[in-house]
Amino acid sequence: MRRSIATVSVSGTLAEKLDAIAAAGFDGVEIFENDLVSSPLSPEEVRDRAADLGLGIDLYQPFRDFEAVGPDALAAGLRRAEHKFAVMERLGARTLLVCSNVSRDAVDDDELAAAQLRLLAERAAAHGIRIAYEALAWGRHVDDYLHAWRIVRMADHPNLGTCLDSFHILSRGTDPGGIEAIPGEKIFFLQLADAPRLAMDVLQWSRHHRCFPGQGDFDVAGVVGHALRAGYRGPLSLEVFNDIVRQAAAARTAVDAMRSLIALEERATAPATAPTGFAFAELAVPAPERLGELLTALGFARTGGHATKPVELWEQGRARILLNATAREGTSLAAIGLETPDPGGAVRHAEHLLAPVLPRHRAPGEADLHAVAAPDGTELFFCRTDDPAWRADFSRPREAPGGEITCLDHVALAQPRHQFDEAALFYRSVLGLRPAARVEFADPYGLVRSRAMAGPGDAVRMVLNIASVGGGGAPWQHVALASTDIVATARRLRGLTLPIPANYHDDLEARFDLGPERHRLLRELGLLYDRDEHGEFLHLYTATYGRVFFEVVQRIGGYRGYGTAGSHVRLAAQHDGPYP
Ligand SMILES: O=C(O)c1ccc(O)c(O)c1
Ligand SMILES: [Mg+2]
Repeated sequence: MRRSIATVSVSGTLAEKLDAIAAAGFDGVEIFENDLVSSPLSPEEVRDRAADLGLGIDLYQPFRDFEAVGPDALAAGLRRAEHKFAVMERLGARTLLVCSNVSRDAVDDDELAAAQLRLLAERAAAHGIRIAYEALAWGRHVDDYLHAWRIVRMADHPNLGTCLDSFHILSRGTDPGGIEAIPGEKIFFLQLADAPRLAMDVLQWSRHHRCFPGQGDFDVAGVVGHALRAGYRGPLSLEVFNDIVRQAAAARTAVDAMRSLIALEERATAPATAPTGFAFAELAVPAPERLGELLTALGFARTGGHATKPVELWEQGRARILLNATAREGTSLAAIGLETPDPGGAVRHAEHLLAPVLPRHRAPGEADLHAVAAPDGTELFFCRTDDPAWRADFSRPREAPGGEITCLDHVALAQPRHQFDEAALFYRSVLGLRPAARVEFADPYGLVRSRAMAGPGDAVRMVLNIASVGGGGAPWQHVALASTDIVATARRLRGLTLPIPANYHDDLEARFDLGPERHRLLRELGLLYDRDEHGEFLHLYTATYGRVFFEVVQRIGGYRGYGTAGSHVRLAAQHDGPYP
C-alpha cells in the first residue's frame, strides 16, 4: 500500500518536513496550503525537491467553503479554484481536497451543492485534476461521510470523488461500515488519524488532539478494512493536527508516523505475536548491596553472577531480577526481558516497525541476545521461553527458590510528556499489547496520566505514566511482583515498605466493608486494597531506590486493574520520603 502523510503532521519548514518524511520512507505527501504559502520555495522547486527525495505529491489541500453558496460566492470560488489549479499544475499535484462548507452563508441544499461541485470538477478536469470532497465533522450542513458521498453521487462527474478521513467519521460515532457501499474508485483519498476519547468540541478535538493510528482510542484499522473491502487502492495518508507534534523533532515524528502505518497495515492483516511472559527486569545500580538486602527480604536468592559482566541474577519462582552494577548515577530500570518462542522473529518484527536494534557486545560463547531500544531508552530483550539461553551466561547457576512471589505482574515506566503517545504506540505495536483507557490521578505537585496495556492472557502487562508537572514530576519506574500470599510477604518486609497514612485506611473502611479483622490486617501491614467486578487486589510498595521501587501485588479472582485508586496515596507518600 502506498504510504503518505500530510505536511501538517510534522514540524518544521516545508523543506524540513519533506526531508524528514522522505527519510522515514514515505512514498508521498499531502501538501498543506499554509506550508506552501509560507515557503520561500516556488511550487516547481517543491515539486523537484519532493521528486529528488522520492516523494510523490499525492494531494493539495484544503480548499474551503466552496459549495452550496449563492452566485457571487460561486463566482469567487471558481476564480479562487483556477488559481489553485495553476499552483497544483506547477506542483505536479493531481488531487485537490475540498472540505465541506463551514460558513454560515452555506445553504442546506444538496442539489445545489452537487451542481456546484460538478462545475468545479468540470473546471478541474480541464487541468487533469480530481476533486476529493471531504465531510468535516463540523461542516455547516454536510458533516457525515455518507452525506458527502450522496452529494458526490448526485453530481456524477468522473473528476469528483470523496475523501474519507477516519477522524471525521469516528469522532461523530458514525458507523464506518457504510464505507463499503461506496464504490472503491469513487473514494479518491483516505486520510487516517486517531484520537483519544475526549468529551469536547469536535473542531478543537480535531485541531489539537489528533494522533497517529494506534496512539488513541479509535478503531482506525477498522476504517482501513472497510475502505479496502470497498475496493479503495489509493494511499493510506496520515493527517494529524496535534500541539505536541507541532513542537516535536520532525525526524522522530516521521519515524513514529511510519511505525503507526506499518502497524496499522499489520492489524488490518496479521496480528503481531505477543510475548508470553516476562523473562526478567534488569536494574542498573551503582552498587548492588542495598537492593540485594531488599530482594533478600522479598524472598529472592542470588542464584548466579554473569561470567564477564558485573551483573547479579536474583530469582524467586519465575520472577527474575538482574542487578547490573555499571550505573554511574542512581538506580534505574534499564532493560526488560520478554519471553517469546521466536526471539529472532520478534526482533525482525520490531525492526520492521522501525525499532532500533541494539548492537550486542558479547564474549565468545555467550548467548546471542536479541534486543531493541524503546523510545524511552529501555532495552527490550527477547528470550526463548523453553531455553532461556541468557541464564547460561551466569556462573554457578542455582535453582531458583520457591516462595510466595511467583513472577513479574507488570512493569511501570515513566515517560516524558512529549513521548507518551509515541511510547504507547511502540509498546502496543512491537509487543502486541492492547491498551486500556487512560486514567489520571493526582500527585501532590501535578497530575499523572497513565495508560496500562496488556498482552493476550495478561501474560505481559505494562503501565506507562507521564507526569505533566513542571517538566519533571514523578520520575519513578517500578516492577510489580505477583505474590500468592501478600500478608506473608508484607510481614517479611516490615520496615522496608512505603508507610501508608491512617487516613487511607479510615477511608478504605468507609468505602468497603471487609470485616474488622481484614481491615485491621490491612492497616497493620500497610496494605492497599481495591476491587472490581472480577475480583480483589491487595498491594504494597517498597522504599524507593534511585528511580526504582517495587510493588507487591496479589490478585484474587480475576481482578483486572492496577490499584489506581491508591496511586495518589502512594505518590504523596513517595514525595514525603526519604524512608525508611
Ligand atoms: O481542520 C480542518 O480545517 C481540516 C482541514 C482539512 C482536512 O482534511 C481536515 O480533516 C480538517
Ligand atoms: Mg482530513
